[in-house]
Amino acid sequence: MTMQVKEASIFDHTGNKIMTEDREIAIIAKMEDPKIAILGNVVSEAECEELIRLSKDRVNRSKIGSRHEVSDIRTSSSTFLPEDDVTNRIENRIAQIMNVPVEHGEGLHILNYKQGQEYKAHYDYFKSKVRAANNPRISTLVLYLNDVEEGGETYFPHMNLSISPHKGMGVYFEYFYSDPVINERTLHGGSPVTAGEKWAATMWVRRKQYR
Ligand SMILES: O=C(O)CCC(=O)C(=O)O
Ligand SMILES: [Fe+2]
Repeated sequence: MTMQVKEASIFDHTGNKIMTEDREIAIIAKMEDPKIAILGNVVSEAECEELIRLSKDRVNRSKIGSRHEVSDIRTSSSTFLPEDDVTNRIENRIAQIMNVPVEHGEGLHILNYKQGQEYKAHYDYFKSKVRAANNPRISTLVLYLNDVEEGGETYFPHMNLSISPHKGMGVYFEYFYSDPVINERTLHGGSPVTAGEKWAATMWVRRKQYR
């Protein structure tokens, strides 16, 4: 089936899989304008467990915005992971999935939501004209590192879309369209975890080299 597309997107994969150097990723579902793709088999169970293990002692209460304030908008804990064999391997794979050089990525950002914690609806792109003009964010990949007992869906209120977290799966979306209306449709959040906890990893990608 060919889809009607208003603007070309960064994620240009066709068919039902993405062959990266070390892993075959499943394209489970996708939509256009904005491109949102649900991906399976992005990371192995062992990789999920390793990322959680590496993060356990590092996570701190998440901050938001350029002033890095603690806020009710994001009640989870989080950390950026340093470079090592596992994170390098996963970041290289993610770069092939997102179709942008690995140096454009901000690095793996690990999120931990305990019961009742959430990330209210937000945009990943910068509102500040200065930051956006310098080197804007263009796309996001959220990976789920565990199976959440209940809640913790990633939701897109303008699209009436909600994705349940499943270990090893991910959701990709982008917001570098010339039509701002399409970008605004990427408003999204992580709904409250109602039972158990949620571990996720986010990769935010920039227009230009970042690292
Ligand atoms: O936890 C989620 O499902 C969403 C995370 C998110 O929106 C982000 O890290 O920017
Ligand atoms: Fe986000």
